[in-house]
Amino acid sequence: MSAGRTRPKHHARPHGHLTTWTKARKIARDTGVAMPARTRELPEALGHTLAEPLTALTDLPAFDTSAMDGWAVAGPGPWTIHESTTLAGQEPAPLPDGAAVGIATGAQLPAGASAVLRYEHGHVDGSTALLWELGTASSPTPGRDVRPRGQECSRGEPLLPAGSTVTPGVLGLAAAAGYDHLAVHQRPTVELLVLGDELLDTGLPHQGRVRDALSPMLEPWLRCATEVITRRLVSDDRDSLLDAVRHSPADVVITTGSTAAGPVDHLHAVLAEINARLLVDSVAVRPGHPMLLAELPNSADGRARRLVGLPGNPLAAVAGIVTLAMPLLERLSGRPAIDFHQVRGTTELPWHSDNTRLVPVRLHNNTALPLPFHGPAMLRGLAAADGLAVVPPGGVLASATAEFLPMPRPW
Ligand SMILES: Nc1nc2c(c(=O)[nH]1)N[C@H]1C(S)=C(S)[C@@H](COP(=O)(O)OP(=O)(O)OC[C@H]3O[C@@H](n4cnc5c(N)ncnc54)[C@H](O)[C@@H]3O)O[C@H]1N2
Ligand code: MOO
Repeated sequence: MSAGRTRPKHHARPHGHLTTWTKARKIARDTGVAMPARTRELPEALGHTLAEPLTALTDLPAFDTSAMDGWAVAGPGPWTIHESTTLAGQEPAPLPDGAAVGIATGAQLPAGASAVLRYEHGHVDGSTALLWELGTASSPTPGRDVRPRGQECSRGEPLLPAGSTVTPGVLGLAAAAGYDHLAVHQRPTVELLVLGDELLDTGLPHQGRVRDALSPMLEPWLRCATEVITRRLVSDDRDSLLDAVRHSPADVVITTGSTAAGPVDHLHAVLAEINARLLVDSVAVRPGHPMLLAELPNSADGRARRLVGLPGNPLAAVAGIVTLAMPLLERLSGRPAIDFHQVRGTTELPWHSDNTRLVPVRLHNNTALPLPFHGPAMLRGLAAADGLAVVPPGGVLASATAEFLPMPRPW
């Protein structure tokens, strides 16, 4: 709604049928299929989802490798010392029985070497130029301080299943295992339409106008599961919204505000006018119950398009992100559904008699501390939170657990 409104009358709109929170998430996830796979260079694959299992292209290590700085030794000691030192990145000459050669951590073990003697465990007798092991008469057992070829994996071995998110760790493993490119699912394009003539992009609230708190928060979250994200401020008139929704090229349009029945809440009327199909129209969740999900008519080039309508109250919009937007975006980008883990409240978690409550909580030792300032228009609790506790209708007993929903993260 905007400040200085001239239209006094609210148009009455009966609420749609309330969908339960669990069902709403399922509908959002089930409304799409994973987008096709594309090959991307390693850095560009970050945050995407593997479209194929990651299979080792090589043994790891690819050759027997020294795990320590010291000498590669062949057979029992003492050993005659060879002049040279084998460094990482060099192909070493074979080592005859009874000989030792200096070796660096990570260097390929010479053929014939049976173990590595660490520098601190060896002593070179200056008069005989023989290498002895310090403190014990016995020689290092074969294989000591050697990383044998294939210790971590053999060529062809599956390392990660399809559907894994490409994290920095996955990029490192893929590079070690010989990959230059990865096959990952394409991610959907998103357009964020921010509605409300009362919104300011900078400065202090004044004369009934407030700062846009949603764009700075939603854009980074949406980027976690999307390819391109554009943002537009749309003024509170029906035709502007109609035009923006009708012509958006994005796979997923996300609107903020205008979900309720206020004088300038045109979203339902616009969706009806373009023959959108409402899949979810209000959810039994607090905050955020006016959230909605719709299938839009296909784009001009035949692509399916969806719209998620987030309520304008900021914490209610966050509820819409975790309930409808993320399950849809995760499905389209090929990510598996997130696994909830259970947390116990340190005190009674706030609850609602008929609706699921989403409560900002901070976690400590797997217990959830509900944070104050969790009203629908407030962000103070959320900003200090690790995520949201999902409190079912009627609440949970003090001794029982509730599901914990982490906030979206890039990987
Ligand atoms: N008669 C009724 N009124 C309302 C109901 C209802 O059931 N009956 N539901 C309430 C609930 S719950 C919510 S949530 C809001 C949803 O409202 P809208 O989605 O139509 O959003 P607006 O009216 O445009 O704005 C609501 C509120 O949020 C502020 N807002 C909007 N966008 C932003 C933004 N980007 N950054 C910061 N704040 C934003 C806006 O200024 C309003 O204060 O409706 C209730 N009313
Ligand atoms: O969705 Mo509303 O109050 O529950 O902000």
